Amino acid sequence: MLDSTTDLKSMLTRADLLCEQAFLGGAWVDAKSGKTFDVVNPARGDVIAKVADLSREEIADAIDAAEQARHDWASRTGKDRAGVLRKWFDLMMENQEDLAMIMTAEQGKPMTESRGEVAYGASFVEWFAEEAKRIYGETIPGHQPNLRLTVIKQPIGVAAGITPWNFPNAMIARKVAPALAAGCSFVIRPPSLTPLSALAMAKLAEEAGVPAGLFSVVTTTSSSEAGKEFCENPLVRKLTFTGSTEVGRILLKQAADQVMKCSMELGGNAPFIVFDDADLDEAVKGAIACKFRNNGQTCVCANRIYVQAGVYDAFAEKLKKAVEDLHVGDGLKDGTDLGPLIEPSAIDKVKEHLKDAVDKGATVLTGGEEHPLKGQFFKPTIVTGATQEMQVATDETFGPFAPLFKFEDEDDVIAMANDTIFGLASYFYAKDLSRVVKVQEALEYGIVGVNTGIISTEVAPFGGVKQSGLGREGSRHGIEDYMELKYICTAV
Ligand SMILES: NC(=O)C1=CN([C@@H]2O[C@H](COP(=O)(O)OP(=O)(O)OC[C@H]3O[C@@H](n4cnc5c(N)ncnc54)[C@H](OP(=O)(O)O)[C@@H]3O)[C@@H](O)[C@H]2O)C=CC1
Ligand SMILES: O=C(O)[C@H](O)CS(=O)(=O)O
Repeated sequence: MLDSTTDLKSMLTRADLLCEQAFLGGAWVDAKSGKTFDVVNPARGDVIAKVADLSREEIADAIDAAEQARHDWASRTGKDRAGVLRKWFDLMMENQEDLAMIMTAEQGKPMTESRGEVAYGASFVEWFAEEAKRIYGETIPGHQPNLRLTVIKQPIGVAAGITPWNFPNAMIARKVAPALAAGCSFVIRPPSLTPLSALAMAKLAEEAGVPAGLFSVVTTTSSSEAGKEFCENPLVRKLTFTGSTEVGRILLKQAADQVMKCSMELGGNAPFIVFDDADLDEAVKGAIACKFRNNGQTCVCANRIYVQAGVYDAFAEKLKKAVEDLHVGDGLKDGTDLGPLIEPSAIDKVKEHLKDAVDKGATVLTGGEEHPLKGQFFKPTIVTGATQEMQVATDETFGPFAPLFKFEDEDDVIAMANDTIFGLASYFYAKDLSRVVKVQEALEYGIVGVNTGIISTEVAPFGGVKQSGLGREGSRHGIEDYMELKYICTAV
């Protein structure tokens, strides 16, 4: 059981991975003001660490250090940079259990998911280590006989990132790894709710030989000040953010003054469609994985479940049975499927969507109330009779609430699925080949899962269309955002 910092430390094989100082310019530092902030275990409500609360000036110091460090790093060969990243990957995997325990203690997700996330985060480091050696340019046939045209790719410079609490490791790895592979330096501001995973990753990056100043972790409670410094400091040339669309808009406006390159991985409102020719057991498995991973606190998780009329009742019954088998509890305990929600306001949002749905005619099939464990635990919930007029049709719940919408016709469900400002992930289950091709092309989303509820992998481009964001992370495309093209026209 976890009671205090000392207890978490005593559970780790490497207690030094539980860091409370910030990692700034290659040094582990307290805030100059001496201020700290509490990191709270959401399953128990106890303080597990007191982390340095840096000021805007200290964030500027980290940016200066990143500017100093980047030139030498960029001049090294891709193979050399790849070697350092590969070592970082190896260290993350060697320390997977400790990193997972730190993550569960600060974020609440079950240990099985935390182990999975550490491996997922590390996979981006491994992938981009390999890509560091493959930053190819191109030659273009000249438009005059004496001209030779070439295009080279160069690192953009200092990159800065802001990440959310729902994936405390992978969201950072997915940004930092391509940046370092490209030859950039990086300053990350992790969320104040879950800074410990970021600091543990920095400890291992340092051991892997990432040069001083190249990668800093600036912990602070003032996310808006960090955002302003990242956008207003002329040394920063690239901003990457994962979080809500609302904050993404603020950052894009702030970044406009410096015409800074931005990547935004923002909110979703994923439709999950079950057609009448679907394998219902597979669809239920997919819905459980997709809706309840991380307790529904995932921007690619199913927010609206559309089921065709002919299979609606059968699907609802099977889903109910599967949901009632999910075990809610402390993520550090064996057998837990769903941990706590991240903070009290997250419970409020689930309750708000539930009340709105019931007020507008939905029926609770299972759950629908706080879990007997109280605190930030909520029973996984299904409602039937959901409609497009309900709040959940337009707004991401980010919690364990599964609304079932009934539909009759393929064109209608495509129209309903696309009727949103968001366009991150979408899913559907069907067997008929022409239906599969038609629907996958008609869904206005950056990602479509066909007969699967899990689409995340380092080898594929992750990102959204419409107000779900800009740019792609992972895959061979993920490194492009950290580089500039230079066209060279040589007369001979
Ligand atoms: N795409 C995704 O993966 C995510 C989507 N969301 C969506 O957003 C909703 C709200 O979640 P929430 O965590 O509040 O998301 P936010 O967008 O508010 O937070 C994400 C990150 O941005 C930081 N942040 C907040 N305000 C600013 C600002 N003005 N300038 C710079 N950084 C800022 C936060 O820091 P701090 O919290 O320390 O202030 C956090 O690190 C969720 O319910 C979900 O719908 C949320 C998280 C991830
Ligand atoms: O990689 C993932 O699965 C997601 O990025 C997690 S989230 O950003 O969709 O929440």
